Amino acid sequence: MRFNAVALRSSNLKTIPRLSEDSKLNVMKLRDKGVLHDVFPSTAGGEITDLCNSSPQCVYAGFDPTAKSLHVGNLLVLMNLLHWQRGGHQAIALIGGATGRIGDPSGRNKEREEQNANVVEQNVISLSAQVQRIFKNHEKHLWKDKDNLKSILVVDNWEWYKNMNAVEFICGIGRNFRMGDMLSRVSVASRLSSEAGLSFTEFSYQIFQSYDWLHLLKKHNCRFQIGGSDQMGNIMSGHELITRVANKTVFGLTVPLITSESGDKFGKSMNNAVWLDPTMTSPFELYQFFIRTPDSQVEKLLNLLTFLSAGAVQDLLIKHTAKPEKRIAQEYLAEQVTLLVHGEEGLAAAKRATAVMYNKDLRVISEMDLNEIKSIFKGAPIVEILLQPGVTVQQAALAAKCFLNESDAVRIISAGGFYINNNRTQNPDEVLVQGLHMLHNDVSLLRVGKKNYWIVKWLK
Ligand SMILES: Nc1ncnc2c1ncn2[C@@H]1O[C@H](COP(=O)(O)OP(=O)(O)OP(=O)(O)O)[C@@H](O)[C@H]1O
Ligand SMILES: N[C@@H](Cc1ccc(O)cc1)C(=O)O
Repeated sequence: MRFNAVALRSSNLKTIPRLSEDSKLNVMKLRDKGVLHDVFPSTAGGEITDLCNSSPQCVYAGFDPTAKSLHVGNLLVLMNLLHWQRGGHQAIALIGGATGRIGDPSGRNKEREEQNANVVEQNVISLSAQVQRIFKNHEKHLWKDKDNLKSILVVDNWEWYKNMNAVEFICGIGRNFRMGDMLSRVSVASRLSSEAGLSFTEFSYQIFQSYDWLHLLKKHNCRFQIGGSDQMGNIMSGHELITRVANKTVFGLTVPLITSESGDKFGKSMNNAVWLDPTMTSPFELYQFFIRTPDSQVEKLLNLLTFLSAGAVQDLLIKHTAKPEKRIAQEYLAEQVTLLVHGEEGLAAAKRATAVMYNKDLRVISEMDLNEIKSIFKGAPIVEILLQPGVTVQQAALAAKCFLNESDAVRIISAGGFYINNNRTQNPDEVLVQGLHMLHNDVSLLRVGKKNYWIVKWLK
């Protein structure tokens, strides 16, 4: 899988004025890195700068628990919250225990399936823990400054809807929304003109996201909301509600959407997510995903998903371009993202797995337990074989069912298509040796051709 980030539109750049280096939140740095896509209201750049320079601000971003994990697309929004946190501001991650059940129509061409309340509840728990873990990893491994960071606040909007009276909500909040404005949102208009249409439930979504902002404004003086660029319609609705009822100016910021090569938004709806949960996308797979970034994309992703300044990205690219085959830039990107998402242990596991897959490093495999080997070679059959003295290469391969019959085994092994622990083994009658063919953990990794693996656990 590969992905592209939609480029920062130059027209938006003008609206965000440059900040002095000593500003609390150096928006200039974010702008130079292409991390900001849009600002609402579009002329508010100066005011945002002044507010950020004058005192710590509060910012929030929401994530709907429609899966048990966040994904790489969401990471861009989390990175933005982290930038604010680094600037001394209070960041809030809102997990939409209520909105996740309603379903945001933004960026969707059909109605979402109704979510089971228990599943949503479980997802809220796992997303909250995931966000906390990422912020912890950041503070532990990527924040070298002596200043303390304000802890991330994780809230669930089910908290303020669970006891809400429907009539009071419609009378008190619904009244402030004009049908014309609601119908004009891209997420609504595009669905209304489609065959799939739009239910009242999804149509009402923008009211809930707007009320969330109002709630957080009242409770935490939260004047900023950030989200992917598909969230601009919902953010504008919230802005309108607050302008009507709260006599406070608030601001929306969006980040570019990360898209696949075919231009689809990377996320749950498109079934192309790269997950942040290690049981869904292992640290090794996440690491490899970024190692495979094409050269044409790597600058953009270094800017979006690492904390390197725009200048430092350029320096790294100069080194990279001198020896592109070494993939220095991709390696840095993969390391930083894996460290942020999975911590030091996850990064170490990803590097160990990379060594197993791509080097003949027997030491690495022999230090792994069976579970780690299984997670690297997902889908490879695991075969338990009773160890007989004098067992040969051919006997082991047949016992593991690497070949259909003896003649296939002899032919393919002799032709050089069979490997034990990543070493080509061409003599079918060679007797297996402990420590070489059978590793210290009593495991052997058998391979036929380039990609077909069998994991053998020897029983003694
Ligand atoms: N590919 C992406 N690039 C940048 N931001 C993204 C991407 N995918 C999601 N986001 C942002 O992450 C935030 C949370 O999104 P959400 O939890 O609804 O995930 P999602 O993948 O967009 O879900 P779905 O595909 O079900 O709509 C939103 O601000 C959204 O715009
Ligand atoms: N609507 C956002 C998630 C969200 C939920 C509630 C909010 O208050 C804000 C944002 C999305 O689907 O991506």
